[in-house]
Amino acid sequence: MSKKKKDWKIEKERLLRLDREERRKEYRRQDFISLDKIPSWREENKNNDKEEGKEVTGGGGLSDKVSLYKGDITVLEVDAIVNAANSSLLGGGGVDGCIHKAAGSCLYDECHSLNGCETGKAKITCGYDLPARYVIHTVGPVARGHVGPTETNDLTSCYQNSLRLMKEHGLSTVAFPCISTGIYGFPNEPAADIALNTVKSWIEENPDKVRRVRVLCMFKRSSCQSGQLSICSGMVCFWLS
Ligand SMILES: NC(=O)c1ccc[n+]([C@H]2O[C@H](COP(=O)([O-])OP(=O)(O)OC[C@H]3O[C@@H](n4cnc5c(N)ncnc54)[C@H](O)[C@@H]3O)[C@@H](O)[C@H]2O)c1
Repeated sequence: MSKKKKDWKIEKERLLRLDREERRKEYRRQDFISLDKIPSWREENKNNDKEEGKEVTGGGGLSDKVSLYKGDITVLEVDAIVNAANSSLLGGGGVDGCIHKAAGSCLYDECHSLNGCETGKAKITCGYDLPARYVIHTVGPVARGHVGPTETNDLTSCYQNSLRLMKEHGLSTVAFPCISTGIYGFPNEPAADIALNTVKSWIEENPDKVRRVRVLCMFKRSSCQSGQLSICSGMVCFWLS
C-alpha cells in the first residue's frame, strides 16, 4: 500500500508548532548532531596549537564561539541550514540533492510553489524531515573559476539575503555550506573570505539579532583549510554570547 502523499502546507504548519523533543521523533535520521556537540574553534584546535606552542587567535574570544563543522549539513540540528540551490529550486545534486533527499518530498512541493529564485536572492521553506527547522535556499553565482565584481557581489548577496531571512523569521542558529564552491566553480579561498567577511559585517550592523551559533559547514578538506585561514587571520566576527 503506497504511503498517502502529505500536503506540504498542513505538514509545515504541524511541524513548526512542535517543540524540539516532539520534532526529534520526526527526523528522518536519528544520527543528528545537536549544537552542543560541535566543538568550538579553540576546543578543536587546542591540542594542535599546544604542540606548536601557539595560541589560536580569533579576535577577542572569537575562537570560543566559532565552529567549523566538517561534514554533512543535513544532520545539523540548527534553526536553519542554507541550501546552495539552482534557480529552479527544484533540487539537483551536490548539497542541494542531499538536502532534498533528507528533507523528503514536501520540500520539493513547497519549493515548487515558490516559482524559482534569482542568483544572489534567497527563499525560505520548512525543513520537514531534517533536524533543521527551516531551509534557506539561495542561488550562488556560476563562477567557473573566474571571480569578477559580478560573482563577488552575487555571492555576497547570497549570505546577506540568507541572514536577512534568518532575522525576519526570528531564527538564531544557521549553518551554511560553501556556496558556489562545488559545481558552480567558485574558488575556495575567495569564497571563504566573502562568507566570513559578509557575516562579520552583518553582525556588526545587527548586533542584537544573532544570539547563538553560526556554524560554517565545510564538506571538502580544501574548503575547510580556506575557512580556517580566514578565521585565524581574525577576519571573522560572529555572534554575541
Ligand atoms: N546535476 C545537477 O543538477 C547538479 C549536480 C551537482 C550539483 N548541483 C547543485 O549544484 C548547483 C549549485 O552549485 P554549488 O557549487 O553552489 O553547489 P554544490 O555543488 O552542492 O557545492 C557547494 C558546496 O557544498 C558542499 N557539499 C556538498 N554536499 C554537502 C553536504 N551534504 N553537506 C555540506 N556541504 C556539502 C560541496 O562540497 C561544496 O563545497 C545547483 O545546480 C545544485 O543543484 C546540481
